[in-house]
Amino acid sequence: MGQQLIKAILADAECQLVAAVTHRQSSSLGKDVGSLIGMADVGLTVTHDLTAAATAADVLVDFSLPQALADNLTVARQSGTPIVVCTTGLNEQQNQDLQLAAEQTAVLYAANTSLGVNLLRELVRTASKALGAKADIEILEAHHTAKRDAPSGTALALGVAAAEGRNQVFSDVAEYQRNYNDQPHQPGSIGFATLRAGDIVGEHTVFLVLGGERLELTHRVADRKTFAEGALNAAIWLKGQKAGFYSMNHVLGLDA
Ligand SMILES: NC(=O)C1=CN([C@@H]2O[C@H](COP(=O)(O)OP(=O)(O)OC[C@H]3O[C@@H](n4cnc5c(N)ncnc54)[C@H](OP(=O)(O)O)[C@@H]3O)[C@@H](O)[C@H]2O)C=CC1
Ligand SMILES: O=C(O)C1=N[C@H](C(=O)O)C[C@H](O)C1
Repeated sequence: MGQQLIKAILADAECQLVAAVTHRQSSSLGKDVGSLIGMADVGLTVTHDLTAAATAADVLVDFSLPQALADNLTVARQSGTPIVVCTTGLNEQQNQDLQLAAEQTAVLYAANTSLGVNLLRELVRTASKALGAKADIEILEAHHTAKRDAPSGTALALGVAAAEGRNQVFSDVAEYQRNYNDQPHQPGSIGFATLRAGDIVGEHTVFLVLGGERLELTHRVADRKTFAEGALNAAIWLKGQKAGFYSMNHVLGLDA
């Protein structure tokens, strides 16, 4: 995604790429960012100096690993630079860290920056509310084999929307394992299933199943540039915002 984001920024007349940051052991360190995306040199090399990047930038965008989040947020807080966090697979502590950082700077968290998924979340909330306890809800997600976290951050966000729709506490009803052999389906649970295969970019289906009929709400992404362009829109929106916690709903003008 770092490469996709570089491409999106270089192609956007409104934005300027002022730094590209990675970890200290990265093979990309010292390389010109142009070379990372198969272009001519653009005169900007990859660094691990996050503080310098935060000082130079109006907005930081994080597509990395959960273990990088704490440092990224610390630097964003210290510099007051707004940060768009797109990394998934966050644990409870890391989710709390986002909220804490939002007390000092503008933090936008998006498990999925595409327009469609953020609309889908609203549709799922509406459908879940309308169908209530009558529907069994299951969420299926499919991604490429390099993905490290499961279920995807998007699947979890869709699960939260489904739970909210029928006034449930998500953690009480989420079911991640379906490998038991002596247990009936728990009514009201929200189940997750994961596929990892080839180069699937990102697909999510929410099944709302009633006796005799079912509703399937599906979103598919065909190109990862969709995520990069969404993240860039979020960064443009977040620039200059006051400290606080934001989501793609703010960017897209959906119900926040
Ligand atoms: N919100 C959204 O719309 C989307 C979110 N994602 C999420 O974004 C994250 C990244 O995805 P993806 O690019 O596919 O994953 P990759 O595993 O391909 O890339 C992770 C990158 O993070 C870099 N990295 C590792 N440690 C650090 C660090 N401390 N500081 C900065 N960079 C670091 C690595 O750099 P190096 O290559 O130099 O080793 C690597 O390139 C995942 O959590 C994924 O789920 C993905 C797509 C869309
Ligand atoms: O790792 C990915 O590729 C993606 N991750 C995000 C997630 O976990 O939901 C978003 C998108 O589906 C692609």
